[in-house]
Amino acid sequence: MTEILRLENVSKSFGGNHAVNDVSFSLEEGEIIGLIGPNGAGKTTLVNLITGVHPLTSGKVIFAGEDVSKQQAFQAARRGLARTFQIVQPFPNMTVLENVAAGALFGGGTGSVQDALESAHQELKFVGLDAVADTPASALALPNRKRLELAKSLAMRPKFLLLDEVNAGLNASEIDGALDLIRKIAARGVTILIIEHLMKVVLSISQRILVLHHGELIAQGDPRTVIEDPQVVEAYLGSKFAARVKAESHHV
Ligand SMILES: Nc1ncnc2c1ncn2[C@@H]1O[C@H](COP(=O)(O)OP(=O)(O)OP(=O)(O)O)[C@@H](O)[C@H]1O
Repeated sequence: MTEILRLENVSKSFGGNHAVNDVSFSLEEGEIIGLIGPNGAGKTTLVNLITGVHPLTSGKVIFAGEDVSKQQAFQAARRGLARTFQIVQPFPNMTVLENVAAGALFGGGTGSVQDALESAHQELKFVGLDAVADTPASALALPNRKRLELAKSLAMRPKFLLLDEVNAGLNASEIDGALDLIRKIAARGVTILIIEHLMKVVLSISQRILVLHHGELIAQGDPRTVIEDPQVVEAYLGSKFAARVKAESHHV
């Protein structure tokens, strides 16, 4: 296995608030990792640090062997670090195809507009949206807007994809469809870090889970071990919930 991302003692303070505090971990190529923690634990801040949205207060981010601690967001995208946002915001007046092509151009993975359109076509097929390629993005319902968001990220040819609550607002069968798609993306060799509040979903998709609490990484490891960790139960799950999830997870 090849290491793709390493965080070394990463911290971020906003004034006196330690949003992320001395976090270190390492991720392997092609892994699916769940990032969980209570509201305000620092999950989104951590993603913002990895993708160059916020400067680090201290520590190091190493991506594909390169120190990227001082990168800006556009440089992260060009290096193959892509992300989706909690709130999906396509360009409403552009077609579905044009939205994805814009992603390809932003990511810098393609040279010409023609190449970007070609790559957009491929990704729309991959996510199952080729039939609506010429539809204005504003006409899509939420599940398809989320697929569009994934196609846009994929058109940037990411090595690493950060998914921020891609399942929020979806029903059970739509979530199943989204998870199948996420597994297909990982099978392409893309490493995926997924922020997700639904425990059943995290447990069914993640090979490994990282748990943040008050900005600190309090546990990491395989899902079954992590949900039984007393610190995680105390901080996040509550003992009744942990027992229920444990019972249910044998059927996932
Ligand atoms: N731009 C900012 N300026 C000041 N404080 C911030 C900023 N962004 C985040 N914080 C603070 O950092 C802490 C961590 O917030 P963050 O949004 O990263 O948590 P989270 O785990 O993603 O929460 P949620 O699950 O609610 O999205 C919170 O105390 C938050 O108020």
